[in-house]
Amino acid sequence: MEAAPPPAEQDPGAPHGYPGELVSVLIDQETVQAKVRELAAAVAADHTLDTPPLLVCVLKGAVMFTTDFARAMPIPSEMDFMAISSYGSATTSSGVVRILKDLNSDITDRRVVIVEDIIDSGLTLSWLLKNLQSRGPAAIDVVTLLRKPEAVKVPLEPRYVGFDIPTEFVVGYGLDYAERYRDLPFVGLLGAHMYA
Ligand SMILES: O=P(O)(O)OC[C@H]1O[C@H](OP(=O)(O)OP(=O)(O)O)[C@H](O)[C@@H]1O
Ligand SMILES: Nc1nc2[nH]cnc2c(=O)[nH]1
Repeated sequence: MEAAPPPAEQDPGAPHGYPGELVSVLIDQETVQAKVRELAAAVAADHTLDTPPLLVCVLKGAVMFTTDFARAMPIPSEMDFMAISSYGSATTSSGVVRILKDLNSDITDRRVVIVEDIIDSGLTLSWLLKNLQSRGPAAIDVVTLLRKPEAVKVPLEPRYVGFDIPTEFVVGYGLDYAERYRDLPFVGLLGAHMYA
């Protein structure tokens, strides 16, 4: 018999329509938003008004972070989107990165800032950096909200990192499990019973 879900007042998923599915909040909404503002200020400080960065949002996971980040930046930015996938509905990377949607813009001579939600194995970002570098940008920096330092399999030095987190599968604030939970405003941990 399945364990009863926690009482609603202690259940972080319940107010968002996911009762009994999440066990805990790893990074709450306020802490996420404070970090987004801090990262936006740091990136803006490294750019000038006459060279607005092109934010490359890595769909789908980085969508919440990118839109909050752009709005928190005290300088203008432009935005483009690339959809790549290496996880499908699994919790570990397949290592095979597929482009599902390419950029609309030509990034030749542009200052590009890749906006990522998470660096886990690092395989996605490592592939993306090589791919974008070959297009002749003036510079490429990376801002990631989350990083799992103990899970990284390839050497990467993202310039701006929000939080280093343990090697656990997280959901929320853009991050999904089988396309669910992206809409949560915090980063949390799923109950073990939710994994198929
Ligand atoms: O460092 P890695 O181990 O490569 O993992 C990081 C990538 O995994 C997630 O994308 P995913 O492939 O799940 O696609 P999604 O963003 O559309 O959910 C996440 O958004 C990162 O892009
Ligand atoms: N949802 C989710 N997607 C990921 N992609 C790489 N790592 C993770 C993770 O911890 N959670």
